Amino acid sequence: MPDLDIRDLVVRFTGLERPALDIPELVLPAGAHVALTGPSGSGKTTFINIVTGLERPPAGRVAWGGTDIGRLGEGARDRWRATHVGLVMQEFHLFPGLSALENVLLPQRLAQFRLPPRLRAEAGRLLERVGIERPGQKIETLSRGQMQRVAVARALVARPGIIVADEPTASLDAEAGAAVAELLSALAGEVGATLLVATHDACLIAGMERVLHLEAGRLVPAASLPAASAPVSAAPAPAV
Ligand SMILES: Nc1ncnc2c1ncn2[C@@H]1O[C@H](COP(=O)(O)OP(=O)(O)OP(=O)(O)O)[C@@H](O)[C@H]1O
Repeated sequence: MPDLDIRDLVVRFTGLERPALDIPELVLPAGAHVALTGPSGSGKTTFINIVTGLERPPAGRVAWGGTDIGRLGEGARDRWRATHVGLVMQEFHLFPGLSALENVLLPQRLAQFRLPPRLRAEAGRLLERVGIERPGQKIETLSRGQMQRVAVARALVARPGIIVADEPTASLDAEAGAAVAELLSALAGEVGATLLVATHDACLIAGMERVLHLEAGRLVPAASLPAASAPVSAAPAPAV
């Protein structure tokens, strides 16, 4: 599993006076479970887009396990992401008309000429694991909590070493949110994947080993975190 090494990352957008992200140095060890917190507009989505290779870092180095993803061309970055990253977004991006099982397998079907039988077996196992009892059920007939759990299964089916979730519990009630939070941690732990979750959800934050807190694009120590959650190593120590 790859670790994450960021140096001198600066992201600017036209019309924005200060950088949307300014991270001189950050190291996340492989297998870490990390919450990404911060107020609206602090740069969480930008951070996720950069570390997953959805956007190219304009300056600095963003390397997973020695692969500087900023140096990959767009096609290579897409292939890298398909192999290494499982994404769970707030909007589930599931396809109506297809079953839960078909939704879990769809990205793999699109990426591979012939679907290996082990992937179908793994999709079935994961759906069972996330508590979806009828894998053949049409996706649009599932509850929101069930849909989010299908999205979790889809993100994990290819066994990525990096799992990234953007507000995965935001549109769920407390019970469904807690179930998704537990599943993400447990499933990432089972395969030793690095888990990075952008969230405002205190329950989800409490379950993470570390917290990265962004304020106006910079990493700062979070003020009121549970004692077990220390900000992750970011050197030099950023000013509060
Ligand atoms: N494509 C863009 N062009 C211009 N400004 C942008 C662009 N994308 C993001 N920004 C700005 O960059 C800053 C960081 O945005 P970002 O979406 O990363 O914040 P966030 O922490 O994810 O916010 P939220 O919690 O509201 O989703 C904001 O000021 C935003 O307006």
